[in-house]
Amino acid sequence: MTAIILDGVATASAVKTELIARVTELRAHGIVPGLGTLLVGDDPGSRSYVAGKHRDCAEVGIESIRIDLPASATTADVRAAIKDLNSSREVTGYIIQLPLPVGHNENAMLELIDPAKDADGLHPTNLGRLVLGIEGQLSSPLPCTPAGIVELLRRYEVPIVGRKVVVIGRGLTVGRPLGLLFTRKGLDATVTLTHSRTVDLPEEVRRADIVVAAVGVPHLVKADWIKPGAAVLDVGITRLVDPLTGKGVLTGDVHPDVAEVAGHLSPNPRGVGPMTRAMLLSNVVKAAERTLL
Ligand SMILES: Nc1nc(=O)c2c([nH]1)NC[C@@H]1CN(c3ccc(C(=O)N[C@@H](CCC(=O)O)C(=O)O)cc3)C=[N+]21
Repeated sequence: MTAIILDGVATASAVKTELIARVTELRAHGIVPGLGTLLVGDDPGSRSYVAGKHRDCAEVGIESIRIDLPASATTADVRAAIKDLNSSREVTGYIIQLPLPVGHNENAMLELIDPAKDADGLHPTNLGRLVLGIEGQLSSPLPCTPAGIVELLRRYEVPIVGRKVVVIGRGLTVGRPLGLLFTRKGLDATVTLTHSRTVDLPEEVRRADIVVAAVGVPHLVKADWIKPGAAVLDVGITRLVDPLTGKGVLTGDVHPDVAEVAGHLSPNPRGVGPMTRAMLLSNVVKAAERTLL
C-alpha cells in the first residue's frame, strides 16, 4: 500500500482560482485588496518567503505593498512601520514576517497590528476569537498553516469529526492554534497536543488517525509510529546541506518510509507550504469582503 498524496500545489491552485473570482467581484465594488508585508533583516529564507507572497498576490489580482527594514532596525522603527501599515489606505491586510531578528519582542509587535488587518490571524484578539469559535461570514482570520491543513484534509475528504488527531509541536503559528481549530464545533476532532517534554511520543502517535508534524526535526516521524491508513501531514521543514554536493536539501519532519503505511500523506515541500500561502490570500480577500458588509 502506498499513501494518497495530499498535493498542496494543485489544491492551492484550486483555492487561488476561486479567489480570483472574489477579487474581481471586490474590484467591481471599488475595493482593491492589498497585502502588506513587513520584513526585518536579511535572513535569506524569510526574504524568499516574502517574495513568494508577493508573487502569489499578483497571481490572484491582490496588490502588494512591501516594507523591508534593515537588520539594524530598532524596535521604534518596527513600531513606526506597523503604524504606517495600520493607517495605509492601500493595505487591507498585512503580515509581520516571523521570526523577527533577536532583540525584538514578537508578541509585543503582534499586539500592535490592527486586528481588522491581521492577515495571519496572530493578533491576540483574533486568537481569542479562535478560542471563542466565532464563525460565519464575519469570522475572524485563522492562522494560515492550521487553516491550510484543514482545507487540504477537507478537499481530499479525509474524515475529521470524532477522529484522533496528534499534533507534534505547540508553536504559535502551527501546533497551538491547530489544536484549537480541530476541536471547534463542526470539526470535532479529539486532539492530543504533544511537545518536547511528551513522554513516549511514538506511542501517542500510534493512536492517531491524523498526525501533524510541525517541529522542524528532520525525519522525526518514523513508519513504525504510524497506524496503517492514518493521514500524515508533514509541516516542519529544515534545510540540510548534502555533504556530497554541498547543496541545500529541504527535509521534512516525516521519514519517507511513512508513505508505505499512511493512507494519506502531504509531501514536504509541495504540501502544506503552498496551502499556507493560499490561506494568507484567502484571509486578505475575506478581510476586504468584511468591509462590504
Ligand atoms: N508572519 C508569518 N506568517 C507565516 O505564515 C510565516 C512566517 N511569518 N514565517 C515563516 C513561516 C514559514 N512559512 C512558509 C510558508 C510557505 C512555504 C512554502 O510554500 N514552501 C514551499 C517550498 C519553498 C522553498 O523552496 O523553500 C513548499 O512547501 O512547497 C514555506 C514556509 C510561513 N511562515
